[in-house]
Amino acid sequence: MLSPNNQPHQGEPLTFPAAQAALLTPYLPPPPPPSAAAGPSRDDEDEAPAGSTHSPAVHVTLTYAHSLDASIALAPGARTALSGPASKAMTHYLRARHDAILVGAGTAVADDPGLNSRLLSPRPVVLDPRGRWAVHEGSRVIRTAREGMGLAPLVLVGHPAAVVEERRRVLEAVGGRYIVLEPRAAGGRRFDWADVLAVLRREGLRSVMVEGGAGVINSLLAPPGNALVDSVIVTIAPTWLGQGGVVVSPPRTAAEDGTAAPPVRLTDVKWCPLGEDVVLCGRIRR
Ligand SMILES: NC(=O)C1=CN([C@@H]2O[C@H](COP(=O)(O)OP(=O)(O)OC[C@H]3O[C@@H](n4cnc5c(N)ncnc54)[C@H](O)[C@@H]3O)[C@@H](O)[C@H]2O)C=CC1
Ligand SMILES: Nc1nc(O)c(N)c(N[C@@H]2O[C@H](COP(=O)(O)O)[C@@H](O)[C@H]2O)n1
Repeated sequence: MLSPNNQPHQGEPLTFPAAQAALLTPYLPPPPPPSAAAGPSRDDEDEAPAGSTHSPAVHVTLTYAHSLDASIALAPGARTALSGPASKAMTHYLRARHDAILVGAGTAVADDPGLNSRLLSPRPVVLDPRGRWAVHEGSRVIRTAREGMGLAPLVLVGHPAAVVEERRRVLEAVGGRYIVLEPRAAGGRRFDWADVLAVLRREGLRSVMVEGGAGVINSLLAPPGNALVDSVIVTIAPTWLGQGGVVVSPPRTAAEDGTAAPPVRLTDVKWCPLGEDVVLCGRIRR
């Protein structure tokens, strides 16, 4: 049984073989120093982790599971299990190897996820520019934090008016909070990814695992966000979810002169079978 950084296990034991973990290592941020067990400090030196290609120094891993037809869920709002037991264990291992885990409001609303790890839990971060996520006492991420099985979320909203007082109280009672960030992208509807990473860095978070859903993934894979991605780890499940699924397919973009930009492609690619799934690791070709 593997525990990153030899931290105590949370909840039921989890097995993820060291040999498989070693295959992922080149795509992951460096392990936190043992002193990071109590959570990342907010006044760390701003030094770039090895392999980081951007500043501020936040390692970005994009990771999710999809079907053979690139769907991450059967339908909008439908929680859909794609990962088998082995790749689910990998997800918990990956979560434990990052300071933060990021999802969009659509996932928070649809899945009511725990966003913790049975190993060492990351800080959940929810992108919710318009305040769609009605977080409450019974939300899983809140219960998980209250029970000491995970960390409380940071929720990034686009305007102070998106903060509902009762939700703020619920978040803050477990140590989470709202952070207002100006949505400077997509005509004021989305955050600029560099701004999101700057917020994380200010919070002392040096690595983030971006988990989904499709809105978040497609926005991050489009330029200029994709320049900030350090590595991509995708679980491919041996199933077709069929038409009407929630699909990962970033928008086609054009260069300034109107010509089509080249498709986003991975390089430094490794394929690893994991149970009945296959895990694809790579870096975005620059
Ligand atoms: N199979 C998998 O690995 C995963 C599957 N999912 C599935 O994905 C589905 C949810 O996907 P979506 O509906 O697309 O929701 P989503 O989780 O991508 O959230 C979309 C929302 O996130 C916010 N957002 C996204 N990018 C943003 C940006 N750059 N700046 C500011 N806000 C931004 C916006 O409010 C947007 O409406 C669910 O059914 C869930 O089960 C979610 C995560 C992983
Ligand atoms: N890796 C992976 N495989 C799947 O098959 C999935 N459906 C997901 N979904 C993501 O995990 C969240 C739910 O898990 P927790 O409750 O947080 O443990 C879900 O919200 C998606 O982000 N991931």
